[in-house]
This record gives sequence, C-alpha cells and structure tokens, in this order.
Amino acid sequence: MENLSWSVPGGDIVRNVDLEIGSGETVGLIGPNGSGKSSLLRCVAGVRTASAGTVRYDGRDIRGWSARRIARHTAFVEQATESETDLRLGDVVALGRMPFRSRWRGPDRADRAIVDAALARLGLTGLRTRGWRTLSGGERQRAHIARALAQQPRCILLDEPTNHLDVRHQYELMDLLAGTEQTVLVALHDLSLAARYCDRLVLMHRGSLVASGPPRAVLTPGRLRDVFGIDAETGHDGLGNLTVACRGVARDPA
Ligand SMILES: Nc1ncnc2c1ncn2[C@@H]1O[C@H](COP(=O)(O)OP(=O)(O)OP(=O)(O)O)[C@@H](O)[C@H]1O
Repeated sequence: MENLSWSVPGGDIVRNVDLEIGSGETVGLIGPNGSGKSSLLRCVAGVRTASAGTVRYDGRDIRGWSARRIARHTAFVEQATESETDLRLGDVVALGRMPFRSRWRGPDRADRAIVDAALARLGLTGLRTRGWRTLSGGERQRAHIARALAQQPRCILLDEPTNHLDVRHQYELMDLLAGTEQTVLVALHDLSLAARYCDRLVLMHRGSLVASGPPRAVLTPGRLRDVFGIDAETGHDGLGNLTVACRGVARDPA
C-alpha cells in the first residue's frame, strides 16, 4: 500500500497509509472501533477503489483488475454477515474454486480434492451437506475461511475472523494462519491473540497507520492509553506470552 487513502464526502476514512507486507508474513491489523481497519482491508481486496494512492500485489498496481483476477491472488474473509442462502456448506466452500474455472465448466477432480482438503483443515467435513441456514455463527465463519483456503491464494485478508469462534477454534485458526506459507493480513480485536500469533502488528487510529513493528514494540502503555483509551500495562504470562492487563478506562486519553 502506498500513500493509500479512501474518502467519503464527510472526509478521509483511510488516510495516507504506507505499508509493505513481505511474502509469507502474518500481520495483525489492530485499532479501536471505527479506526479504518475494515475500510483498509476492503481497499486491499479491491472491493473499494482507493481515492488516492496505490495497492500493489507483487509490485503490480491492482487498479482496474477484475474481481476474478484479484481472487486468483488474494482471498478476503469479511466480517460475518447474515447471508441467507439455500446452498449447502460444501457448495459455499466450493465457491473458492470459481475464479479458476471457465463459466461453462463444473468442478473437476482437482477442484474437488482442494475443497475436500479445505473442509478437512477447518474440521468441517462432517457438515458439508448441511444447509447454510442450519449452521451456527462459528460454523459459518469457519466455512468462509475454508472457502478462502480453497482459493489457494498467495495472500489472505481476514476481518475479525475469530469473533464467532469458541476459544479452541480461535487458537486453531490462529495456529493455521501463523503456520501457513501464505501472506496474511488479519484484523483482530483480541490484542493477546494478535501479539501471540502475528509476526508484526500494525496499529490504526482515526484512519492513519500510527505504528508498525513487533507486538511488544507496538503495544506500549502509552499507545494503549492514547489509541485504545485504556489504562493498561503489558507483561508476560507464565508461558512467556505478551499480556495486556487493563486497570480500566483511561482518564485522559489523547
Ligand atoms: N461508506 C461509508 N460512508 C461513510 N462512513 C463510512 C463508510 N464506511 C465506513 N465508514 C466510517 O468509517 C469509519 C471506519 O470504519 P471501519 O469499518 O473501516 O472501521 P473498523 O476499524 O473496521 O471498525 P470496527 O473495529 O468497529 O469494525 C467508521 O467511523 C465508519 O462509520
């Protein structure tokens, strides 16, 4: 992302963001509600067209690329939306193969094997014939992630992918994202999960990128106060993981 901005008539929602993500990196996108994380992800996914600046994949500007061309490179898992469809879970995951098929050809054996592997990776094999309407929020969320994996993208963008997941599935998903060779940019509200699993955190505040670096360098008490509005300390738990201990709401946030 170079000097990337996205604006609406009321002003800039994303402002002058410069961010380079290396191949295979797992980057956590953090920031308070309304700081511009989803809007930034949407620009990177090509769902929104930047008002200024550029998004490049492997050095190539994506402006003007078709959705199909973008989807061959990057998968996007948006915040869970209440979609109602008569599809079965397996059909939704199989949508991940669409960017690679001609309009007239159904899935071939290779497509089916890729979908099977994605279902297995998310522990959804037993639910593949279940109707979408009958699934829980967490099952739907895992299905969207399986659909993204079925795209076999170079890069995966995820917007709050853990928000419907129970604690075990949260850890499973973060293990998967941190362990994959793919480049990952993931918006997260859980700072401890973000610190534990991400190579790097980037912090957004009022549309701007205000910090980028290793989790312990980004999550300082000063930023927790000024950006998140909490009075907090960082430390380590018995396993050596970075912790954020919150005393309460900050009295004098910036
Ligand atoms: N189409 C739009 N028109 C006007 N304002 C918008 C539009 N889309 C987003 N916004 C505003 O831009 C700001 C950033 O929204 P965005 O969803 O990117 O934030 P976020 O960091 O993802 O927030 P959250 O953590 O709550 O999901 C918010 O104040 C939102 O209301």
